[in-house]
Amino acid sequence: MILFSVFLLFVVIAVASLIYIWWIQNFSRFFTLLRKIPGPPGYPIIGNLLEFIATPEEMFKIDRKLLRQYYPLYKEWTLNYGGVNMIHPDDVELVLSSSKHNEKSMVYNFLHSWLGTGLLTSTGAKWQTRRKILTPAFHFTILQQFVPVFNEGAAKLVEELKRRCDGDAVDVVGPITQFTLLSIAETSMGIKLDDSPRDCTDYQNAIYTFGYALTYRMVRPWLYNDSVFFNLTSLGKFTRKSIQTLHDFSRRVITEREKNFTDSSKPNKRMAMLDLLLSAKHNGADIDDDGIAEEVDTFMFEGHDTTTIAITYVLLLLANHPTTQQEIYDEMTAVLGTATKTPTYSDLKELSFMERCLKECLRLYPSVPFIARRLDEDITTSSGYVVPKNAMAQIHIYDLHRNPEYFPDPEKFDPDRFLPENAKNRHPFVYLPFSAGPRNCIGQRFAMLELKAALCAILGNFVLEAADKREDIVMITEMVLRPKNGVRVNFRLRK
Ligand code: HEM
Repeated sequence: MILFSVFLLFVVIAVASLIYIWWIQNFSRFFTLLRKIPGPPGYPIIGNLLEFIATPEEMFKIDRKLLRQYYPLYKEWTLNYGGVNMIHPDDVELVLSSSKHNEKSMVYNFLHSWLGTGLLTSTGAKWQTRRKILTPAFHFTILQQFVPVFNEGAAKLVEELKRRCDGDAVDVVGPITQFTLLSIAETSMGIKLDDSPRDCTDYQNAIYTFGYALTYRMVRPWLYNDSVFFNLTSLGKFTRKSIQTLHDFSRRVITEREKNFTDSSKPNKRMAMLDLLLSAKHNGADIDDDGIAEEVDTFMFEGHDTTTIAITYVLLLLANHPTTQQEIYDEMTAVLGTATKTPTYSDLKELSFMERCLKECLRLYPSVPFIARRLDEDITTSSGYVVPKNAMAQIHIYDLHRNPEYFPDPEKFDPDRFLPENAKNRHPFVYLPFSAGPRNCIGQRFAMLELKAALCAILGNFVLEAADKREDIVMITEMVLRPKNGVRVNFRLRK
């Protein structure tokens, strides 16, 4: 009898919810405005859901197809959620340049079980306070001190590649992940991780599981809520285990640093990220242990997965463009004296051709291919559509960077696009590997230095030869532009 009553209650709630959704889809202002925007038509109640239920690899292709078909904008919706996908720089500017649309869209809610509401996912006053506390950790005087750490890590990376370069081509993702993880831990967290590949591999695999689950849930609304259905599924159980691995890792980092931390903060002394947070806590700022933990999780992730992806595609491109590779090597020889010399901060700043190549790599393969906001007020797009308040605005950086109007022959790898004379009149919102506006990437200068230091060490020691061609790489929809099967490169020792 009780079971029957519960079942009946469940049916009543489900029917009432469906009627409510049907009503808002047909009569609310939100959906009336959204309906006018072009896009795949969808079905009542479920909207475009069926279109997107696919493997991460297929999802990546579907997005590209729809963005081409409906350029410059298309809508998508399901149940009571709806939003637009945009790739025109004028529309992107409307969203990113305004501090009004600072809140991330609901897709980022899936990150909360891992990252809490750290800098990437937080909003409002909390985000503002945290950004203010953390900005000094990326001042150039701090970044300067990181260069020897990057160099030391890059030298270890070279040793690892030397061990492997006699045999088959190397999938670069593993060794690079180890380099970026050790680098973020030592620079921003102030701890030297034991450089056992096992630890890094566990952390990396936990992120892959989490990333897969996030993509899977994005298109399955019945799995949106953590505590109701998702946790009961086997993927939910795996994901919880992965989160535990990720949290164990970051808690170890904090404990380790706290052991050696003495708050010597003087008014103008600059500190690296974790010390800044510990000092803020000791001095009574609005941050506690949980707050510190969510920032450590955020920076461990953002500070290594993005740069791993960037270096991975840089190696792919240079292996496939031997002439450009040689030109970078020549520039290194000119700036450093000999290409094997360890670079200083000012050497890295001087490597302007290398920088143009890195920018072009980040155009073709932006580590973060897509970002999203919740609109805080209506916007009118460049094509004249009104996108209503509360809609999700999904910005596809990957496709923005391939707009032939701004980047002719967009698939061509051409570092000269970033010569000052070629870049100076370009739309300010068409090249956004680090996003733009108030919520741009706090770590962008850190990232460029790390990329350059890694490249100096690698090109100083090896000639890269293509094992994978660009067209062999299978990309998937995920938090970052992850290559499904890695990226293989042949490393030949320089004579
Ligand atoms: C090539 C490397 C990198 C790329 C392409 C990149 C890209 C981005 C992008 C596109 C965003 C905006 C995300 C959004 O709006 O949802 C972002 C935000 C962020 N990035 Fe990076 N990033 C890189 C490296 C780093 C590094 C090295 C760190 C830390 C050391 C870092 C920390 C962050 C943080 C904390 C945010 C959130 C900022 C905020 O909302 O205030 N990133 N990054």
